[in-house]
Amino acid sequence: MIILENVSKHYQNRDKSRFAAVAPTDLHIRAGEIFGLMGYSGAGKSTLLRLINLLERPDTGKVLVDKQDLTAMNDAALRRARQNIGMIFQQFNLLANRTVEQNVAFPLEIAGWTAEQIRPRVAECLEIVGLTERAGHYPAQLSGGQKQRVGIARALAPKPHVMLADEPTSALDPATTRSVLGCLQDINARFGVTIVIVTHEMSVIRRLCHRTALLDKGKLLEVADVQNGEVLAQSDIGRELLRED
Ligand SMILES: Nc1ncnc2c1ncn2[C@@H]1O[C@H](COP(=O)(O)OP(=O)(O)OP(=O)(O)O)[C@@H](O)[C@H]1O
Repeated sequence: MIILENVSKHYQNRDKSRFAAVAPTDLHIRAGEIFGLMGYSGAGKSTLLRLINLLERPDTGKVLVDKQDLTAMNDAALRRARQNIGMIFQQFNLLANRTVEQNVAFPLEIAGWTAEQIRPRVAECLEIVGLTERAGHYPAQLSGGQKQRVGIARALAPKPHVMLADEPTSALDPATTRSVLGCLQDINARFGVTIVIVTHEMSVIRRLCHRTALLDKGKLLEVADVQNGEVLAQSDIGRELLRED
């Protein structure tokens, strides 16, 4: 479903020297799996995630999603392809002056859906995340967990095959985290959406992910098949994370 071939991304240090936020990386994420990107702060997790939908353009390499080479597309084609890739953010990124249902409708308006198409799809997505009763509320009237559910409903609305989640539960307490992870799990199981999730918490990997990669200093150190009982133990950082867990 997602193939990264030799992708890398460099930024400048203050002294203008360049460093690799993501060193040349190959990664293959299968259709229907929940895949974790794990590592300490600054490891390059968010950058790697944002390379998947080309929010960051790679300096080298190719990004294929659903057999389409995003790196070869012009802007218009890329905008269309991105409708197949939902994104969920740590700080929710909701529009404050729009109600819950208007937030969920937003990507559909951008994609050119008609009002008749939008209404039932928004209702369906709010039902999936359990927020039907809050449709007319504004983000400021919601708890953190409810805000993230709106973020999930918004990402799901255009019926994407892939959802990218950047630390979606880092701003939430443990009980709310469990319920938001349950919501993502439900969406994966019911609709087969491939989910890539960035986290620095081993508990999120354990609860949610089928497989996970471990990154450090821009390098992919190892991949573990969590679903089949594998743990991150091939690298020093992996063993350190396990000890801390
Ligand atoms: N736009 C940017 N310009 C310059 N440097 C950046 C930019 N984005 C990220 N970086 C740097 O690239 C490195 C990797 O950052 P990234 O956010 O991908 O890591 P991360 O593993 O997601 O960490 P965190 O959990 O702290 O978000 C860091 O050193 C960061 O400071």
